[in-house]
Amino acid sequence: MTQPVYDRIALIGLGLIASSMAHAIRRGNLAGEITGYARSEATRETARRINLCDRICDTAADAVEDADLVVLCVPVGAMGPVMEEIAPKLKPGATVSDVGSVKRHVIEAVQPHIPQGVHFVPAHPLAGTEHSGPEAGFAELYDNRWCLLVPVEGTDSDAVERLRTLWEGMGANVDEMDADHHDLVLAVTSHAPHLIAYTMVGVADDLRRVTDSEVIKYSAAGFRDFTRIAASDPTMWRDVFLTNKDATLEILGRFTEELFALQRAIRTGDGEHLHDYFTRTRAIRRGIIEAGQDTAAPNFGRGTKS
Ligand SMILES: NC(=O)c1ccc[n+]([C@@H]2O[C@H](COP(=O)([O-])OP(=O)(O)OC[C@H]3O[C@@H](n4cnc5c(N)ncnc54)[C@H](O)[C@@H]3O)[C@@H](O)[C@H]2O)c1
Ligand SMILES: O=C(O)C(=O)C[C@]1(C(=O)O)C=C[C@@H](O)C=C1
Repeated sequence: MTQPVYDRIALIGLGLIASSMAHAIRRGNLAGEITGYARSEATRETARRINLCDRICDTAADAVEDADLVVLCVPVGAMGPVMEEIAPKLKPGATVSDVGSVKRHVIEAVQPHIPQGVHFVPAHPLAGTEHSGPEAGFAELYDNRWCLLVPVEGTDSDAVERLRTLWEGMGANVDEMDADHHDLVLAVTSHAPHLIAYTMVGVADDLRRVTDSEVIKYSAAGFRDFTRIAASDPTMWRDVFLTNKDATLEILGRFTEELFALQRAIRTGDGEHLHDYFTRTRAIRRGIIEAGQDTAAPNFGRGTKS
């Protein structure tokens, strides 16, 4: 049996990401003990019922006491206040990490509350589903997916390496990235696509009133994929857009320009433009598959809806 990476890990916020971590940590025997805390009594009760952690605490302070690693698994907008609340209870030498989808904002909100002698290593697992809550998690979520570590300058390298070992133990491939670069890359690969999916499903919903239920009844695969993405947690995504404003607006600006160009090509019958464009985008998809990076979650439909 391998040695645990940390004696005690505290998970704060018990949704999809934390519950998947709890399952993966247990699968790999990566912690001596897992404690958990969720804001709502109902979530804590569910977590106890399904035996998600070794101990579910009624306060965040109790959960983090004596923890060697504390992982903030709450929506990005709640990271700062939660960190402020737990700061006085942290053990000297402990590491605080998070799983937020936006990194610059989390660093700015959390770092000022990190006590002297406590390490802070922000992280972001690039894996998820449209489901939320403590019952949505599963041990395989991080298998062969990326987890990006975003340490600020001067962070203790042992603390970073230990967190890397944990994520690798949970099945992830780990890389390091600067926070601003992370936020721009994720605006392209995750944040803008989610906004586009939300918009497309919203448009279809407006249309549904015109065409009765045909949009749902005859929805093709492409639209169904959009509806899966657009079923993602509203609080999480509100916070993502409010906290990664500049990068998302930059990418949406470029998106709008391209959309206008395609719109003009359709209006003017410029088939060559359309064909060239679609040929270029098809090559991107093929490149991803050839590079062996088509790690689309094999887990759609798992867990409970939020
Ligand atoms: N879902 C994904 O696809 C995904 C992927 C990677 C990273 N993330 C990030 O992980 C974090 C958690 O996401 P999730 O999908 O597990 O969400 P979730 O909705 O399943 O769980 C969120 C948890 O945070 C708690 N919470 C909400 N607001 C809070 C507040 N103000 N104070 C304290 N607790 C609060 C909720 O009760 C719940 O226990 C978010 O920061 C998100 O950006 C999500
Ligand atoms: O597969 C999904 O449901 C996701 O949207 C997961 C996804 C993504 O965009 O890839 C969503 C947000 C994250 O911060 C990381 C992963």
